[in-house]
Amino acid sequence: MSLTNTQPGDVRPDEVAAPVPAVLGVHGITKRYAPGSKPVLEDLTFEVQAGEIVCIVGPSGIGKTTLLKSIAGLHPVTSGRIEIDGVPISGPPRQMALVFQDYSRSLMPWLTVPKNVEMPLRRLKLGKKETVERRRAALEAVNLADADKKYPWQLSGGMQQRVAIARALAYQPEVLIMDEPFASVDAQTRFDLEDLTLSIRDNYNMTIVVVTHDIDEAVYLADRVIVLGGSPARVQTTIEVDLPSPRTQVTTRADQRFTSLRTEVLEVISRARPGTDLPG
Ligand SMILES: Nc1ncnc2c1ncn2[C@@H]1O[C@H](COP(=O)(O)OP(=O)(O)OP(=O)(O)O)[C@@H](O)[C@H]1O
Repeated sequence: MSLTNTQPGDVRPDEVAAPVPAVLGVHGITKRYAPGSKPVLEDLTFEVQAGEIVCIVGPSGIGKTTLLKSIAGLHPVTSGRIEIDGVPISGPPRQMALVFQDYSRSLMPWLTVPKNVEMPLRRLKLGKKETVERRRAALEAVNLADADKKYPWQLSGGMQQRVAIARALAYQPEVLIMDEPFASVDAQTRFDLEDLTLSIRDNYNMTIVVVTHDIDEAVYLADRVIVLGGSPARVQTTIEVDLPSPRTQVTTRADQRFTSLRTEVLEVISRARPGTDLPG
């Protein structure tokens, strides 16, 4: 005999689906570089859902790179935890790939473009056929299918950064982390690479976290902009970017809402310098 008075169609408690964890969860992290020193980050919390692009902005020196390095497992946090798919990380997570600003230092000059793209695949111990296929598809995705005999130093800066992006793509990460990825290229190339980033998210449903100093870039790329502020740094504000998709450099940047969002982000950043915690 049932003790509960359930009706047909009722959902029993044991049938309620468990909530799906965020792809990336940053839970109350604090980071000190030396024991007893003032923390750079304190009690910092946010989540990123599958297929989201989140841009992280904040005043210079606030701790953006420190946060990305923590997420990438490149250094341990002092307290709190970082999770991928609900599982705490304890080093560089397998599901993650990184793209840094300085492509000239991240690409190996003595390796051809295809060999550079293949490099991180060694960690996955794939067969030759899959390695070649992933490399081919990644180079095609960044429009460098015909660069297969070239070395990085024979390419322009924008092309080299596309090789770095192809290398990350070939790895097929769940989460792509980008630290000031387009800061060293000219304005037109920057626009092209921003559009490439949007197409990667759309085509691969990849979760992407970008640190940028460029407020317009943050608004153009992001579903959400997270503004860090204060000292130690915390999340000051999260701004939802409700611009329509697909976005294009001409129409999106001309949209009145784009202008208001960039003004909103700028205002928060100018109030978020170290030592100026915002109320609420
Ligand atoms: N390895 C380290 N050891 C000690 N302190 C560090 C280290 N790396 C960064 N810091 C300090 O942490 C603080 C935040 O630096 P971080 O590079 O994360 O800021 P940022 O927001 O990325 O800066 P920027 O916008 O100028 O690139 C700075 O005060 C910096 O001096």
